[in-house]
Amino acid sequence: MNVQQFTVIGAGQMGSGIAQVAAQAGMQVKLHDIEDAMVQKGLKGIEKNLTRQVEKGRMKGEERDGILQRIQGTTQLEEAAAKADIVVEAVVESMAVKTELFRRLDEICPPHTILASNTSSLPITEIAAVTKRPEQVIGMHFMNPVPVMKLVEVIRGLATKDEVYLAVEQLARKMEKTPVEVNDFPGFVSNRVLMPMINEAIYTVYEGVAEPEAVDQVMKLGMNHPMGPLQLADFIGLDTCLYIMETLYEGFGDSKYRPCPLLRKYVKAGWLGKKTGRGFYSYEG
Ligand SMILES: CC(=O)CC(=O)SCCNC(=O)CCNC(=O)[C@H](O)C(C)(C)COP(=O)(O)OP(=O)(O)OC[C@H]1O[C@@H](n2cnc3c(N)ncnc32)[C@H](O)[C@@H]1OP(=O)(O)O
Ligand SMILES: NC(=O)C1=CN([C@@H]2O[C@H](COP(=O)(O)OP(=O)(O)OC[C@H]3O[C@@H](n4cnc5c(N)ncnc54)[C@H](OP(=O)(O)O)[C@@H]3O)[C@@H](O)[C@H]2O)C=CC1
Repeated sequence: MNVQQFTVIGAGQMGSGIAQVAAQAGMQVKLHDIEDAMVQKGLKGIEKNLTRQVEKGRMKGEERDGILQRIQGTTQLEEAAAKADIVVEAVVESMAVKTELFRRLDEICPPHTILASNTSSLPITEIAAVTKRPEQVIGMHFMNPVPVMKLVEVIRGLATKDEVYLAVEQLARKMEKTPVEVNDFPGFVSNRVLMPMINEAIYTVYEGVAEPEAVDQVMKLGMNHPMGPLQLADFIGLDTCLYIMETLYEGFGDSKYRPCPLLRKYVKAGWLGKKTGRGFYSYEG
């Protein structure tokens, strides 16, 4: 597939990272969010990342400027999607929000457009079912931080056509990522394995087994994880962690996936981790 225009919906931490790597791969990118403030924040984050590369002597200033020129921010969904060859959705991890968005994208986009979701855990088949093109809907799950992490989990829905899978696999390689194929089950592979570990780490704090710093030190020094599970939870976003645990809990109907009450409490308090300045750690100031 020759992608001329790559559209990203949602300019949060994942959407902005996906827009950056798509533009670095030479594609024209539209970055959409409902709030202009979020679009501007996303664009600023991309500029900061690229400027760091220039300062480190890994990229020329003109190259950075070229990448930035290829990314256009917008709050108009029609403008973002009307000429897209592929749309990658990276909005909040909510089935209701994603299905409403896919319904609209299906109406706006040309017939050839592939509709991909960066969902962490939600069933691709269910998202695809609200469109008239379920064979062109697929999961393209990037990891955070997108410019650094090599993996893209590629998830086939029940109806996804082979040629769509192959096009997305090729696109991931063009973006200098390594695609890994998985089937459509709650949490796929990445979050079915990662998130119960994070949830269990939260239980150890909830039950008073250890302080967050101690839990993280155990996993960093003892298991060589680059970040401890609580630092990682703050980095991912505690709202996203809770949504993923709920998807696993509901999807498998197994009590081993019940979200820790402390995780619920923090999310209710608005302590969503790094993005709101407070989670298991404080990021203010
Ligand atoms: C929830 C889901 O659905 C799926 C997920 O994504 S789960 C989360 C998956 N991600 C992880 O597990 C990340 C675990 N953490 C790590 O790998 C590392 O801590 C890290 C790569 C984030 C940072 O690495 P570090 O060595 O601790 O810090 P640091 O030296 O500052 O950064 C290493 C490099 O990453 C870059 N980097 C760090 N954070 C970045 C960000 N947010 N955006 C862009 N680049 C970033 C730095 O610029 C640096 O680049 P260079 O080596 O080229 O200079
Ligand atoms: N965080 C992570 O580590 C990872 C997350 N993911 C997945 O990526 C997706 C996004 O996560 P993340 O980037 O962390 O979340 P963020 O909260 O950082 O960003 C989500 C963005 O989407 C915007 N948004 C919400 N609804 C809409 C809509 N209908 N149309 C356009 N924009 C909308 C939000 O705006 P506003 O704030 O105004 O609501 C916000 O700017 C989720 O599905 C998540 O599960 C996947 C891999 C890793």
